[in-house]
Amino acid sequence: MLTSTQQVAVVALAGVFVLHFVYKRWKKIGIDHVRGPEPQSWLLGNMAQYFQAEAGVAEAKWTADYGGVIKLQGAFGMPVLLVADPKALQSIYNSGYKYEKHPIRRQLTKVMLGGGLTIVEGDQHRIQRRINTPAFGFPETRAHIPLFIEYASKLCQIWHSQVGTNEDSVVIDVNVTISSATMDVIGHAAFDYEFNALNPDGVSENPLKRALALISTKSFGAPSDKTIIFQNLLEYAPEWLVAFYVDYSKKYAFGRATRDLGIKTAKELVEIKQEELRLGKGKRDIFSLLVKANHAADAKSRLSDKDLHSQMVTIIGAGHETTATALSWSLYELGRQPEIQKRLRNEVNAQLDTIRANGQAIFTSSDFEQMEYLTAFTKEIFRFHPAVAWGWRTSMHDQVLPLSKPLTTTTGEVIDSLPIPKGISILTSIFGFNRNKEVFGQDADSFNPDRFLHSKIDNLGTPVGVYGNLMTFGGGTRACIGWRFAILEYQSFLTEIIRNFEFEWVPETAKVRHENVIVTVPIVEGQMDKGPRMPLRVRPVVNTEE
Ligand code: HEM
Repeated sequence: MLTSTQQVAVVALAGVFVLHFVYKRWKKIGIDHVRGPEPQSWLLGNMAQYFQAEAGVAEAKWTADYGGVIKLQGAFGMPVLLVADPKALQSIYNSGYKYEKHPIRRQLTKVMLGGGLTIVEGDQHRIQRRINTPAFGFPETRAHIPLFIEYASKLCQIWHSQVGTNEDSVVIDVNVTISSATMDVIGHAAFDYEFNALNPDGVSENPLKRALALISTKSFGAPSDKTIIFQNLLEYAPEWLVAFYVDYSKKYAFGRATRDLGIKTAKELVEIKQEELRLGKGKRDIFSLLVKANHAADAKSRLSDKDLHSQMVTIIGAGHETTATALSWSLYELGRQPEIQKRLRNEVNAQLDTIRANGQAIFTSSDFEQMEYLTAFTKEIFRFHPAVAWGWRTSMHDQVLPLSKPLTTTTGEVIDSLPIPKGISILTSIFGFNRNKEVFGQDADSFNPDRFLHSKIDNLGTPVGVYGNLMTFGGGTRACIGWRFAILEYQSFLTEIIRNFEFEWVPETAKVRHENVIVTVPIVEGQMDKGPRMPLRVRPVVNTEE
């Protein structure tokens, strides 16, 4: 039985659906001549094939069959464009606000984060971005390296104690400890505050950490056919109705509770920080820098307290699970390919010997840059295992998409640009771009860091992203503001971990999937309820000199 809220939503949606259908017919706009896979049914279109599969699997087949721009069908025959073509992506991401985040994606993200930079559009985004930017520059981010290394070292101590003193190995869910450590890092880097998420047992007792660990799988994991149909129906609805749905639907109750806990935590931390700043104790943490930039902005551009709270929840939410996921996939790859593991460890140990001989205690950003194999491995991990697999945009005007490679239409015509109508739904395929054979080579479907050693991939083709010519951090006006933070934190953790431990697959490791939730997290097949996990055999490296 539908609740009264659902009944109101269904009646309103049905009305909007009819009006929308009539309007489309009248305007006669569409992308019917673009080729794409057969829909599973009129009700589901191709959406279950896309969202219920492991991330990247559907588009790997579709891009091979149809090229970089593919017509999919949403529920009820609605056209959806899947875009992996470099020039088309560049045009979408670099065109300011001509393509906005899709209203459904915006509202779903809001369930997790409340508001903040990832949600806003146009002038509001421009203002928020300007105020956030000084906290994420290179010098500011580089200054966090000692903090990253401190927490990487705490994480290693926990694993050492789990393994014991007998140089034995144990099977550890490495993801759970790593994501607690990156949560603690973000507490310090953002607020100079200790979340105490890292726990000697590996499992965090911090309530916000526990909730955040499950939010993606509980709220967005493996959508049922019913959820897909209902969400697609919302495509026909005005955004206020979408907001109403995510604000009241039982499906997102856990997400809303987590967001509320995040906002409560952010409010408390913001109050503490503001008091410290009044007393002149401001530091170099992200919040202090943000408040400084906010004060310097003219009165009408300043962020309200509410905006500041949402922004800090955004930074906590966007800034820790993503990096933890990249680290977990790294240990997965190292466990799968022992020769890569050895090569990376040798380079890290050699660099450590060099810096110690020079009287330096810990790595700096230029030490990371000097390690060629570490740099190549980092790029390959971010290429092959992007923590976000797709974006969702909508065109705000009729547009023309330029194409890197001509496209053959259903009528046999070959086109090198594609006119698209206002209001079309676009899935931007980060996964599809990162596996593009023309950019990354014919072996783009395999994991091979060497590709970044021997060629100039970073400068090849149409540049889209901000790092290594990858789409992993998005691009253009809305590229990830924390990408430098993510890379330096990632390399600080990886170098500390690899010189302390060896990794090996266990049978469960082979069952880990890229789960297609709002971020792409590692899930052991059939164990969605346990949240992101990465089981690996962990053994201390023998003869690590201290
Ligand atoms: C592996 C690490 C990370 C990955 C793969 C990643 C990926 C992304 C992507 C793809 C976007 C663009 C989304 C879109 O265009 O729809 C984005 C935006 C964003 N990211 Fe990250 N991110 C990572 C780490 C971080 C960190 C460490 C922070 C902060 C400390 C952060 C904060 C943000 C924010 C605030 C935005 C919104 C930017 C805007 O709309 O202007 N991210 N991220």
